[in-house]
Amino acid sequence: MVAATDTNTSHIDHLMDIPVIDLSLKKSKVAKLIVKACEDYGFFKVINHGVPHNIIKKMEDESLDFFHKPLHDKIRAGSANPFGYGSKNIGLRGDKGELEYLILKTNHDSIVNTPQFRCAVSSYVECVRELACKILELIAKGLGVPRSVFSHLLRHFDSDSLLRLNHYPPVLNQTIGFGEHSDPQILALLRSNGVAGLQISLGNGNWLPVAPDPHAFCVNIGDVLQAMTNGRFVSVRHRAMANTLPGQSRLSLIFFGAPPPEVTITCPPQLLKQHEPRYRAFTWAEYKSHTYAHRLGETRLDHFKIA
Ligand SMILES: C=C1C[C@]23C[C@@]1(O)CC[C@H]2[C@@]12CC[C@H](O)[C@@](C)(C(=O)O1)[C@H]2[C@@H]3C(=O)O
Ligand SMILES: O=C(O)CCC(=O)C(=O)O
Ligand SMILES: [Fe+2]
Repeated sequence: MVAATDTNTSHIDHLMDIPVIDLSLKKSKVAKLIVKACEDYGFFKVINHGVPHNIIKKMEDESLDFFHKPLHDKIRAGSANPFGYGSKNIGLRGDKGELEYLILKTNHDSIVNTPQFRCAVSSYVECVRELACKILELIAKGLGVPRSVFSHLLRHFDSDSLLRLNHYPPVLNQTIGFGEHSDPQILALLRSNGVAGLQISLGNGNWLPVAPDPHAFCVNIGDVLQAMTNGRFVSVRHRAMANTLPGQSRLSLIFFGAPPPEVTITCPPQLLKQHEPRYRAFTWAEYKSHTYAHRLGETRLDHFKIA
């Protein structure tokens, strides 16, 4: 397992890339493959995911148009605390990166200013939310828990899911573009253009580069799903290297599936059986305020561990 603190990862050091799962295969087979990938890697790619190419293309084109605007237009989206435009500063605790980004709410009118961009965002969000729910329902099937135990949190009208657009313009020196961290939410679905950058921590100081694949979504487990599976799945630390390809930008679009603020996060009883719970119950609002009070690289879930 690729745990944040797990050093026994030698069995995947030789791995060339994360598992690729074909969602068009038989449901029961896919459910097993996804659960295995979540247990062993915490990261996997999905292909034949059903998100229409034109919706992805429109979203990508509108995102690049946004980032290519003059700064005075981009800052009209507001500064990223937590929704809006940011450049080189990540969060509010002094973290720096070699990127600019836009963080958007998904269940309210987004702050983007043109009708075309707004339309691209809402179609894209609708499709990736549905894909995230489908994956969560396959996970539930593979784990033998009620089908909507995870997905209902994303379908809820008050779900706190986010869409993040990261733009990495070319820089001269090889450096870190977005520092090491785990994602706090339930599940993240990342799609990037053909430029490399994403890397997964193997927990022993080594990093596994994820090959960019514009036809796939890269899926990773967030801290909340680690807590809801009582640590059976691990929210793996990852980072993005800065982009050094001259004349090319790296664009990543990430949907973070999150619960509504007031929902209490606990592990379904079927997953506890004879095991003691490893995390105390918490609301997403509580977890989120703990997250935003800390720096990017901190291991936030440890604070909720039962001693
Ligand atoms: C430094 C920070 C940025 C972040 C909020 C935080 O205080 C710690 C977690 C960071 C993170 C990582 C995953 C997502 O990109 C993100 C939107 C999130 O939910 O948690 C970012 C936050 C951010 O950039 O605002
Ligand atoms: O841009 C990327 O490839 C990864 C960024 C990331 O992990 C994040 O925004 O949480
Ligand atoms: Fe991330």
